[in-house]
This record gives sequence, C-alpha cells and structure tokens, in this order.
Amino acid sequence: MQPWCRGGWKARRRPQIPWPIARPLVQIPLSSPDLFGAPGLSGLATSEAFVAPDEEGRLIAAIDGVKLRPFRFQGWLGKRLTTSFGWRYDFDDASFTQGTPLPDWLLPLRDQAAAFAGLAPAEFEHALLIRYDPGAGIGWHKDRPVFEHVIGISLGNSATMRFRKRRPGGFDRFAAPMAPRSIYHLSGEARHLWEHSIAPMDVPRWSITFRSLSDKGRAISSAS
Ligand SMILES: O=C(O)CCC(=O)C(=O)O
Ligand SMILES: [Fe+2]
Repeated sequence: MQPWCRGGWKARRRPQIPWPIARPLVQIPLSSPDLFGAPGLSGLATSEAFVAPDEEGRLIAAIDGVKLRPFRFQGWLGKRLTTSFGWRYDFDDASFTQGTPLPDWLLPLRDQAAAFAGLAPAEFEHALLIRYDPGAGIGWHKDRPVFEHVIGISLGNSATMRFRKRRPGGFDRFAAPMAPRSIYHLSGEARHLWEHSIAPMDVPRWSITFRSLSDKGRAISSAS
C-alpha cells in the first residue's frame, strides 16, 4: 500500500502528494500565542491545573449527583448526558428560556472561570454540565448564537477538542488538548468562525461550561 493510501478512500482521491503533506492532522492557522506563548488558535485561551485534584473529585461527584439527561436534538437522543442552569437553550424546539438558577456549588467555580476570561461572573448566566460516558462525544458545531463567551472546565480524562473552518476545497483544522482540570475560553474567531467537536473516547470525561448571553440572547431574555 502506498503511504498516501493509509487514510482510506478520501486520502486516495489526492494521490499526487504523499499523505502527510496532503492531509496534515493539525494545520496551524494565522494565530495569536496562548498563555504559554505556544502557537494557538485566535480566540482560544487555555490553562492547565485550573482546578486542584481534590476539587476535581468533588466537582465530578456533584455533576453525578445532579439529574442528567441524554442530550436531545430535534427528536434524537445523544449519548452524552447533560443538564443546564440559568438560561436553557432547547435543541429540540430551539426555544431559549429561563431555567433553574445556578446551584451554590457552581458559584465559586464560575467566579474563578470568569476571572480567567477577564469578565464579570454575573455575565455568565448559563451553566451546562456534561458527562461523556465511554462512546459519547460531541459532533461538529458552533455554540448557539444566543450565547457569546464560552468557558469550559474539563474533568476526569484528557480529550482533544478539534476545530475546523471551511475554506475553498476543504477545512483548516486545529487540535487543542484538553487536560483534566484545565480551562478553556472561546471568544472571537475560535467562537464564531470555527466549529468544534470532541470525538467519542474509551474513558469518561465530565465538563462544566459557562456561557454569557449575546445581544441576541439578551434581546430574547428581556422580552420574556
Ligand atoms: O465538553 C466540552 O468541553 C465541550 C462542550 C461543548 O462544546 C458544548 O456544549 O457546546
Ligand atoms: Fe460547543
């Protein structure tokens, strides 16, 4: 088998250039440095060891103590289990409504997460808890336009958040490792121009995401 055949039929459609050159797994786009000075994706900020190991255990137990339900999308049931607080976007009927307030145990984490993003904690009116059991992932998407800033805390096991942005003839791609106990902030280009996804894994992962409301979300919230 030729080296460019390893990627399967898609790779075989471009036989002139050997596979590693034709289909790089990570393409570093025009970017700004992240907190550690490494090349990154504009609008993506990450930091490791954001949560202490004992706190991680408490947060995982707290998520597992909440009633989580399979993610629903237009009648389909996803494998990941979720629940949200504050504002709730319903992927079944695209409604955006006020839900249960954020529980007390999430508030100190929200304060810390907002400080990481350089924003006021009260901006983050929405929180989403997710448990990805083995085999569960999240497909390509941009977060709903009712939200603006997205901050996420990863718990349990390492994952890779993949990013892609369409360009003529394909996609620019970027892969960001999400270590357990790390935090990420999506804003600007990473938030609005790139899609992201996490492939299903063999081990569980938990995440807590906080979102601020966009102008659109605020308009809906003040009208309701
Ligand atoms: O689990 C994560 O960190 C990502 C979740 C996500 O992308 C989302 O809920 O929109
Ligand atoms: Fe997302």
